[in-house]
Amino acid sequence: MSMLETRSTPSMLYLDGVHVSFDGFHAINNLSLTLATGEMRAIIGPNGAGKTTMMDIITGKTKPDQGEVLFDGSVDLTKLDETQIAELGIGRKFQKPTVFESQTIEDNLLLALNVDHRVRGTLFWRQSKAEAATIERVLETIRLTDARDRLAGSLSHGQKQWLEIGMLLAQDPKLLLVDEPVAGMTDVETHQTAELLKEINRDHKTVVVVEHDMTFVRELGVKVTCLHEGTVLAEGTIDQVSANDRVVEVYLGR
Ligand SMILES: Nc1ncnc2c1ncn2[C@@H]1O[C@H](COP(=O)(O)OP(=O)(O)OP(=O)(O)O)[C@@H](O)[C@H]1O
Repeated sequence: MSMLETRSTPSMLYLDGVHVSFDGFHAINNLSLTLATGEMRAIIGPNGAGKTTMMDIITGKTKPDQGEVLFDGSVDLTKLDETQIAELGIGRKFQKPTVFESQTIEDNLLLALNVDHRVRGTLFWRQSKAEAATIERVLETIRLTDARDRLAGSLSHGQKQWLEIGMLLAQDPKLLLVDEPVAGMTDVETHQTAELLKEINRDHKTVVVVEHDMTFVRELGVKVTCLHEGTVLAEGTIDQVSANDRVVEVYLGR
């Protein structure tokens, strides 16, 4: 593609022919994947399939050797660093929750909104109406309104995961990448997390969820992509993907 041409697609995320090797090992091998704006997609696949590396490529942590990675129609993510990509509106939640345990839930959300800690609590600081409204909305979404004054360290594992999702929501991202959100959760928390993500998706966010828990993936009720050896092995509904002989062989039948 010449410098003068600009690619434009109607999708929120567009990966085409992406390759990444680590010392000659092809972790991502001709990966192509498209997510429509407002879509939620579940990504499954065996250990080492390239799921984390794919997220690293989208967030700019890893640069592909080859291929196109476009965001929001036309932004070439391969040309940007991690901070620039985050500022574009791509939020990532890692598997382990990293909330500020000695701060309250509300303060964790304020920190995510980038309200300066030194100014907050002084006479000069007044929470703006917009900030207050965002905090209320996020607290409600993550089901922690009644717990707003509790220290984050006192929350259950599941609630900490929701708080961290809330911290991303406070920044109003366009695309949310969520890595194994229900690992270590109780069945009830797992169910509530599916509901939570569906609600976030209904609120016009595009969401990518990497998860091994098939009950949870089924509950999300969205299109599923199975990765294997750095490429797409199968794509479709959970029933279609689960009935795929290759998916059973390399992943589900283990
Ligand atoms: N920085 C790196 N250096 C060398 N090899 C790497 C690096 N990062 C990932 N790999 C390798 O690339 C392959 C894909 O790894 P990746 O972590 O993306 O898989 P995954 O699908 O996320 O697996 P899991 O479900 O276990 O998290 C693996 O074989 C891994 O060992």
